Amino acid sequence: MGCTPSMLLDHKNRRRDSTGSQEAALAKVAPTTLCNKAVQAARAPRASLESDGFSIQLSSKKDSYVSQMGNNFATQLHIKRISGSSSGSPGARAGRRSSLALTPEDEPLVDVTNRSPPPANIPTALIYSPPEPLELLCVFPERTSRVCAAACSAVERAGGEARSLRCARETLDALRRDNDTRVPHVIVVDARQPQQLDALLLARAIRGTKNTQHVYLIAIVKKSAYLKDEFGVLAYLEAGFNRVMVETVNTTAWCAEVLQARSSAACSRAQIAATAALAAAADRCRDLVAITDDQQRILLTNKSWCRMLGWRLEEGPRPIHEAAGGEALRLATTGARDWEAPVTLRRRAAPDPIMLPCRGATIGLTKTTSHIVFVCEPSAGEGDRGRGSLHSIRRGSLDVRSVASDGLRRTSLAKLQGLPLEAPITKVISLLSAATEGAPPSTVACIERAVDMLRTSELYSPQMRDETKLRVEDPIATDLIGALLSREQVNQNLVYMGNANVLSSRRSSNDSTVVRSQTNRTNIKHKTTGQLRELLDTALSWDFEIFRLEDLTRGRPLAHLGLALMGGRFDVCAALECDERTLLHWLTVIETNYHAVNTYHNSTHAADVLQAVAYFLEKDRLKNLLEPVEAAAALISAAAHDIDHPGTSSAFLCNARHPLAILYNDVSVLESHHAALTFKLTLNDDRVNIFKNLDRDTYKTVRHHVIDMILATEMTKHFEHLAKFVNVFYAKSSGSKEDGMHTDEPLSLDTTALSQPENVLLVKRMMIKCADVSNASRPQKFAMEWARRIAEEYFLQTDEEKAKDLPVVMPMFDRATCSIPRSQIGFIDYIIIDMMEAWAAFIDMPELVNHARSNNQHWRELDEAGVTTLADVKRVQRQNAIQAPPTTTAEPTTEE
Ligand SMILES: Nc1ncnc2c1ncn2[C@@H]1O[C@@H]2COP(=O)(O)O[C@H]2[C@H]1O
Repeated sequence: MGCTPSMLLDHKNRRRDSTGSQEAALAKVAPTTLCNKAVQAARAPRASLESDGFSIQLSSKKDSYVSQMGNNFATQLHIKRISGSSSGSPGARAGRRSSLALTPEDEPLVDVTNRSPPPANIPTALIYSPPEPLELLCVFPERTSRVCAAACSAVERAGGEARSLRCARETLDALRRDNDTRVPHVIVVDARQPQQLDALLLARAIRGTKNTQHVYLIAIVKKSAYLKDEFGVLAYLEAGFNRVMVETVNTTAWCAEVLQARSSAACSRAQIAATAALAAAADRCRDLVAITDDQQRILLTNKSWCRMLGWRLEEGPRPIHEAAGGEALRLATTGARDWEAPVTLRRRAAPDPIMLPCRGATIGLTKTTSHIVFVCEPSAGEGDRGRGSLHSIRRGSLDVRSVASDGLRRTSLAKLQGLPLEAPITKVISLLSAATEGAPPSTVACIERAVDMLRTSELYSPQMRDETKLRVEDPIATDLIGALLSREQVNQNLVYMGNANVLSSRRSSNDSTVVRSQTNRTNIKHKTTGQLRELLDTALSWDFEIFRLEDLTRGRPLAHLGLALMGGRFDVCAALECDERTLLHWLTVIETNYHAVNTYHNSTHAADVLQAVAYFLEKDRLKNLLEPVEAAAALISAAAHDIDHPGTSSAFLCNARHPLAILYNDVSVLESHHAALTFKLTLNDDRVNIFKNLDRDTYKTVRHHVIDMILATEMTKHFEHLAKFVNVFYAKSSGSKEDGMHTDEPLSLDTTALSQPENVLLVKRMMIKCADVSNASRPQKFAMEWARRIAEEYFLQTDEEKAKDLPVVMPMFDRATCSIPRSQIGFIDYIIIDMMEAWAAFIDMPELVNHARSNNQHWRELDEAGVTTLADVKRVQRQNAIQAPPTTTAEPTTEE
């Protein structure tokens, strides 16, 4: 045959060692079966094998082979020519140099510094092995073995330490016991008497012990056994030995041997440490890193890769084309050493691939490629999933592709790191991401899902729960809830209506410049009849007769109730340092700017909301929480929160291209208008300016609170406000489901967060929100009348949309077909119950939920009884009124 077979054992199955370390994942392992096949195949001059995911290539061209093998360890093995005629070969020289059958021919004979030249693929700077005294462990069953004595004496001459043990058990015990402190450099095992010591078994056991990858393992065999089979060494190598040595008692030979062994062990130890350091660096970098073999099977990926593409760290080798494509892959196969090209990556959780810039390199110790490295850079809007804070801002805010030089990009980005841009949410994301370190895959997946959710800008905008069911079962409820919660109702493809003011005369003008200034009415005398006075005396009860007030005041309930509550019970005048006259003027102007023509959004609704807020403010939780000026701001917000409401929704105004929608860019159109007009009317005229005596700071505070509360009544943000409130005050509820709100367990209230002002803001928002839709939590007769009124207003909007050929925002709300009971059931089920439960527990007002539930039940009964239209509801109301004791309508009680 003439030449030594050269073998490349190529491991296809990347494995992790018992400690899960990544350097072990890089190691190539040749299992027994393959080794045996290798032995057989090696007898042929050239062969190639594939089995069990391993490939073995045998070639007759090379003198030595470099292999990575063993039980989860990586080391280099240099073998002298086993047979052959080339006397000039390095192996032949080594053969002459000592009596040892095998000599590590490439290694210096004396290397007392513990340093070996690193392989080309590991940077020299990383290879560091501190000088250590050589440690040898001999395992010889015979106590008086001369071979053992020679080895020990050689080590002592080299300034090292030698120990000897007699059996496998003692050896393994010692290794386990001394694992972190005294793992020897070299272990010599007597393999001459298999009946006394099974050397192969012991070698495997040693390799299965932690931290023994770098130990240099020598098997001592008899010369006769050694010469019997030219491939006999392979069984030892496969078991984990690095070296097979014929027995010798020559101390000099042993001295050379142990020094070389120590050098090799130190080199391998340093290389493993360096590889571990490089793997750790790859893991911590934000670029996506993948390393393949020359067949482009991915052997190693870093955490960024796994996070972004949805891979698991411990995944076995997979063809890279399963995850990647594009120019980068094409270049990887052309043999180029370095390249830069785009790569297309497929994410497991997302249908669309992403394209990233990729830098690649091929690595090879010899001319052949051993590894291909892909480094993909997450660009704008992608990646950095493991990091929060500035890292995500950095990636998200810059298009890295537009910056030509990598150096320039990194420098300019580095400046960003200094900016104080960290928001609480980014801190939370950072913390969560940090918690994935070393966490089990299921936890990592869970945390990553949470982080993905946190990264969206719509943090508090849950999708409608059980929406499909709702759609199927009740299109009316779907229509209503969809219209209330959705910001997507605007049809941008509308034909321009010509006249910007498309509102009907019913709604008059809503142009913000048109203000119904009623300051000429400022000398209103507020006289109350006995009935009105009596009624106002009950203004702080939950079954306050709001409609009676509407009647008694001839449609001007807000000024009367406002004066009674704001001027009386809550002494807003004292809080704002204004006189009662100014307050009365203010109330009058505000009330006048409500549209009496609206069936629902008129000043009676404002008075109703004011009454609810006043009622809530009387509850202990709020009484003790809010300053007088804050309570005043809450009452002001309630009174003014729907001022100048046109009786149609924001979506309608957007569709109609109304000036208010243009002014507010289709965003929070009505609420912005309500807040802005409130201040415009108030500040415009000193006689109504209830803020005129406030100092600058207090005014700013009150203004901030009023605007914030009015804006909070926007229903598209309903779940956002609710979720924030629940998360802050019910965060510890054990039964909370994913949305943080629905739980089968009772909510457990935790009000410790009230010490923070921003959380008090959540309370105020919740208060006005609940007041705004409290009609569904009022006693039945009130709830029914409000439901009739809002339905009528919805129907009018639909009529108008149809008449003006506008998109119909709530098509089901057609007076001819709509079921009012079913709309109420949907409204209570999907909007009211959850919110009222949260609020009722907070202020200790269970009747809020009780009324809502009993109203819901009542609507269900009416639905079953066939009640549908407005006329049906009115009929039921009349019947109920007949059964109820009559109420007398009072004479008008205010005069101008
Ligand atoms: N009983 C009800 N039935 C249906 N919708 C209601 C009811 N009460 C209030 N709403 C809606 O809830 C919205 C709350 O904000 P608005 O007052 O702007 O407009 C209100 C109505 O559109």
